[in-house]
Amino acid sequence: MAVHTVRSLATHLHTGTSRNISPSHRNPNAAIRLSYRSPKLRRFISVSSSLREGNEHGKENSVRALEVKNIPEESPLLPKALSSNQLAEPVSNGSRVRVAYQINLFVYVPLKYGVRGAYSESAAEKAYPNCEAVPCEEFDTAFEAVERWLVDRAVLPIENSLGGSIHRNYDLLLRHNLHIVGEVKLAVRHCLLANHGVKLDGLRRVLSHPQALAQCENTLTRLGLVREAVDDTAGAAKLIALEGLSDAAAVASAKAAKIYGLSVVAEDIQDDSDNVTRFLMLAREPIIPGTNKLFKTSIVFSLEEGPGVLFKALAVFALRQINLTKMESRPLRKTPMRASGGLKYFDYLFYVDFEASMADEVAQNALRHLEEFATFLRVLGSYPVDTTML
Ligand SMILES: O=C(O)C(=O)C[C@]1(C(=O)O)C=C[C@@H](O)C=C1
Repeated sequence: MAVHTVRSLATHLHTGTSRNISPSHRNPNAAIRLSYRSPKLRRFISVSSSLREGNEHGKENSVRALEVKNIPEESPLLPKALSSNQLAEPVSNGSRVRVAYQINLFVYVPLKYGVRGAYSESAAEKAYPNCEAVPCEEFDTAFEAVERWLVDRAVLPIENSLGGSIHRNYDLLLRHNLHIVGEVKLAVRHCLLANHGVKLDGLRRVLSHPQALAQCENTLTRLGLVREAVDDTAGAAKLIALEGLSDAAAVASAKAAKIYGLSVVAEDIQDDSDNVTRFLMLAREPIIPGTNKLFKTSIVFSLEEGPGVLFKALAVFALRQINLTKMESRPLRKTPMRASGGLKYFDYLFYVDFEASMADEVAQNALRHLEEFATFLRVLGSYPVDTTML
């Protein structure tokens, strides 16, 4: 299978070997679900100004009273999405880095429109300024797009300071063989977006990504709004505009308000002003870890069952004064339960981030020590810490 061809070529950092994948290994025929937009069909949907006025005066619900405008081929509003005829072309041709980010598309929104204005898109642009951000339908698709040489990098959310971990991406890090080559932190400032003329007290429902809804829990409860989970924040904004809803708002960015022609009815509605999402930058090849700046290393391991095993595992870092910045446990899916002494135990994978570069001897010693009793160990990447103050 094509996926395996690429996977088997990818190398693990901890083996110390790193090979380049030559263009001949690229898989041009890969069938991959990516948003496709035919240039001839490029259109942008926006709410017409007459519709806005209609709403302001409390007139009819304006469902579907939308204007479809043709916009120029090279409009900055539209990123060039991956198209089927590009599957055969090499993507790294010395031009801009192409970065995949995940955006789920509503099934009834034609794929050709794509969804812009999501936080993940901003993160991709922060990580790789000037990059061409390529929307992907699912997190898996973004991983596959990199593996199959359709894009150069993926930028995916891994944790949020209020909502916690994005578990799906932890699982995918293990299932795929990409390497973490960087991290980027994005200050997430949510707004409540509604169609023009809609007032706060006229709202009954709120639509957004579950993470975004969770980050605004207090405000939404205070406003007494019924939460409806959708696939992403920008998609929620687009739906509100497309359907001309007058009883619903979206939790999304100010950027999404501009793109979809919505008004901002409330700003900074997250439960804490310090709302930060951490994104990982993923690539086919690892970067060579350095010691010239602050580095972080991400690993995943599993252990035997028994008293104190996790304590022992974490001691390999504590003994060497290595600071841990994050820990996450996920079920070991292949063998989720293990029987021992008449009892059944859950099996886990432990994901740990620690502040040291794999180029540091102390980090190498810690992992050698951990390898002595871990049943499985993989280095997911050693990369520079994002030290930007948000
Ligand atoms: O829906 C979006 O805009 C996204 O980019 C997704 C996502 C997430 O998956 O956590 C990214 C950042 C925010 O924390 C909220 C949502």
